[in-house]
Amino acid sequence: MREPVTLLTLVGEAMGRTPNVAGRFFGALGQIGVLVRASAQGAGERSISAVIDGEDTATAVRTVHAAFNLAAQEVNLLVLGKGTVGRELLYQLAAQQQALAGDQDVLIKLAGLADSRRAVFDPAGIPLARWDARLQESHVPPDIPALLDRLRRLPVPILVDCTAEDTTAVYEAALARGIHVVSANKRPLAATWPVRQGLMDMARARHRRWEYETTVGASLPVIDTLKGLVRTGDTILRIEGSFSGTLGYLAGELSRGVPLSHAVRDARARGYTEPHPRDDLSGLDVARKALILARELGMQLDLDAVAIEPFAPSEALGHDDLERFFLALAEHDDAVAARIERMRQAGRVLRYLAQIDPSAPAGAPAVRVGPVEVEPDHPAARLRGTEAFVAFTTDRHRAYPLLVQGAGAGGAVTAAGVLTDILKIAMSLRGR
Ligand SMILES: NC(=O)C1=CN([C@@H]2O[C@H](COP(=O)(O)OP(=O)(O)OC[C@H]3O[C@@H](n4cnc5c(N)ncnc54)[C@H](OP(=O)(O)O)[C@@H]3O)[C@@H](O)[C@H]2O)C=CC1
Ligand SMILES: N[C@@H](CC=O)C(=O)O
Repeated sequence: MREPVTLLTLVGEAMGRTPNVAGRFFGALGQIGVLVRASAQGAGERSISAVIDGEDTATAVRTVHAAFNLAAQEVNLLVLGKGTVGRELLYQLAAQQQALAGDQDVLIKLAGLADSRRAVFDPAGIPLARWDARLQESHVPPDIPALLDRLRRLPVPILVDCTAEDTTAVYEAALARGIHVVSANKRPLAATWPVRQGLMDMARARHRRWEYETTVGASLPVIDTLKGLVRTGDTILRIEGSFSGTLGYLAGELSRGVPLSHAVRDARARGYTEPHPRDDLSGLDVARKALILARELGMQLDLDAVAIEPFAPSEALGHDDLERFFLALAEHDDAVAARIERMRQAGRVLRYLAQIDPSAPAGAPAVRVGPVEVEPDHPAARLRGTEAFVAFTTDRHRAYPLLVQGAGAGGAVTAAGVLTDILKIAMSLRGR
């Protein structure tokens, strides 16, 4: 036994006549990894006691309070990334924290925050009005395993990935520690099938949640809708759509006569593009989204099985350095403008579409993404600005496809989707 220890006692009337009180008590402690060194039940069936390590006292008390709805459900976040999406999430959390605690009984705390260079962690919660200053003051490099070790000791720990990095190893480490995951980042979901499936299996085996609604269509309910169709036994015949807010925006700007390189700079400044816009213009970002949806159907594909035609000429997309990238892109402004004009004269508009066809014949790609000249009566023709749309043609929605449509990119909508995913987890665990 490690000293000092604490005797944690749950006291209640009619305990002996209420089912599963002990299960909830010990289950809540077990979920956050608190070791019960000894336990006893009071003779009058009015109390249950557990001996726990002294260092676990505060967390254990808060967790048991939440499990019996004696306090708001506390949720602790480690947020990776404070760019367009991460920053906006922190603003929305600051604005909503009190209302969520008061109206929904969910107290969301920012336990940790990291960017590519530094990290800050405070188990009592980083004040949301001061996250920027606290991170600026920190000289601690982002040692993710160490941060996860601290996070897992707190009630309802959630890793929130607002980076665009390959974070598969981070997810593995988080899930192994019993931490839930919320992703805006598509890369772990677009990793090879065995890697992605390994993470899914890990989450399932450990009863942890992995939510990733914003990876396709920002806060649009695309993935929840698809999961609902699949789980209720519908057969998906085809998924088609315009999945990229950036490419939708660019198509609109081009048709207004804005040169490609200017429109891309503008889309980046507005927070629509990936950190490097090449990932949008090459079609890679849309291919990842299409792959994420196809895999929800059980299609065991990898990214290299997606047929990708780029939005902009591939030879313009080579530079890592952003200024050189924009200069190279500008060399194609006139040719792209001429193509758009030809389309306009033919009464068509440019859209970047994705198609998923689960029953594609052998040898034909089941998933393809690329630019399409659409007729004015095509559902994509009426999209405006960053609007995205996804059409599900299914056995039950055969005559009229089920449509999801709205803003498909941008910090505010995406952060709201991330916060919704966090709340889904918090609500599903309340009282457990
Ligand atoms: N923008 C949008 O509309 C949408 C974006 N997404 C996805 O959200 C994710 C974030 O996008 P966005 O906010 O636009 O990107 P940004 O480039 O604006 O932000 C990325 C952030 O990640 C941080 N970062 C990089 N490496 C690490 C690391 N190893 N550990 C911790 N933090 C790290 C960066 O740190 P530093 O500040 O030090 O550079 C930066 O703060 C992407 O995966 C994107 O695909 C999803 C839906 C919509
Ligand atoms: N760059 C992406 C952002 C959302 O995933 C897009 O424009 O759709």
